[in-house]
Amino acid sequence: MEMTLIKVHGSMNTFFMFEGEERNDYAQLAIQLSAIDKDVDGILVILASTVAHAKMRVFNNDGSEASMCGNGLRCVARYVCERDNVQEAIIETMKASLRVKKEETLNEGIETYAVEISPVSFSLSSLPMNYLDHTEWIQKPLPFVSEEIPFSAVSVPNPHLIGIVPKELQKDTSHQQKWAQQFNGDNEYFPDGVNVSYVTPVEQGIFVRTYERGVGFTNACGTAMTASALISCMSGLVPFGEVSVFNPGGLVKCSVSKDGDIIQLQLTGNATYLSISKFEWSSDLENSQMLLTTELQEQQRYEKFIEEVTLFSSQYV
Ligand SMILES: N[C@@H](CCC[C@H](N)C(=O)O)C(=O)O
Repeated sequence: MEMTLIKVHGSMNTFFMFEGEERNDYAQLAIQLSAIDKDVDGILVILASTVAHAKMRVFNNDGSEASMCGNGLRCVARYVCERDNVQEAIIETMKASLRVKKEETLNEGIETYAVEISPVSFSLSSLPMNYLDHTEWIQKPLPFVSEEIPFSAVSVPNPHLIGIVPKELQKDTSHQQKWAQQFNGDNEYFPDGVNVSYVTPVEQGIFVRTYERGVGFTNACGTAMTASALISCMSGLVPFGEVSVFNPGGLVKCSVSKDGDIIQLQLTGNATYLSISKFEWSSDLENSQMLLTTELQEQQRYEKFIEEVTLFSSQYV
């Protein structure tokens, strides 16, 4: 079957995106495409929806399907807004229909979109996370990991474990890698795995590095950055409102508000198109191939932006 794939990124979290129909073999396609192109972290499938402008499904590069993807949703938002010639849209995802909109550019020539991140839950059953008879885990060390790092567990709605760490543990990624690999293998605490982020305050906001479930270390994870901004506000690291979140792939802005139990989160950042390819998809990898790829010119402008913003985070990249 011949398909048109757009290679896209949000904060250098990179995907193949395409319009498709409901099928049950997209997991296999995600595995194939990440074997063909090692840069990609997964695939974004844009489907027709009966309740929204479109529906998004996201598959990690190991083939697992995730309930949400913040960086990916910005790229889908751009596709749908341009396709339907609208400035705002609703996109159905696995657990919620979310508002997305075109935003003022983060930097000259960078397509910028804002997406709602919801629903948010601190209930351990929503991740799921099993730890003795606890029902929530917010800003407390997990004794089996470290007595010093305060960790929080939150779903948005995909599962996140967030630790606020000193500079040393941000620079040397081996501690994060060890625990993230453990929690994403056969383990008693996270039966479905978990995205693990380490957060450190920087001059103008926070820096977040994420080990993603189903992928490994990525340049950025949009839901993780938004969840990290929430935890950073709740712990007093930064004020509520708009938080600048630096990551190895660039910078996003997360807006965070909390009124009692009512939490509102929005993620704003780039939605960059890298190339468009014709792809022949067959059920076996040997017969699947990229037929023709046309490179686009947007990445140069994104790289210029990164050069400027990473001044605040270069020590960790
Ligand atoms: N990169 C994404 C999240 C993708 C899914 C995640 N790995 C999971 O399995 O939950 C983002 O930008 O949010």
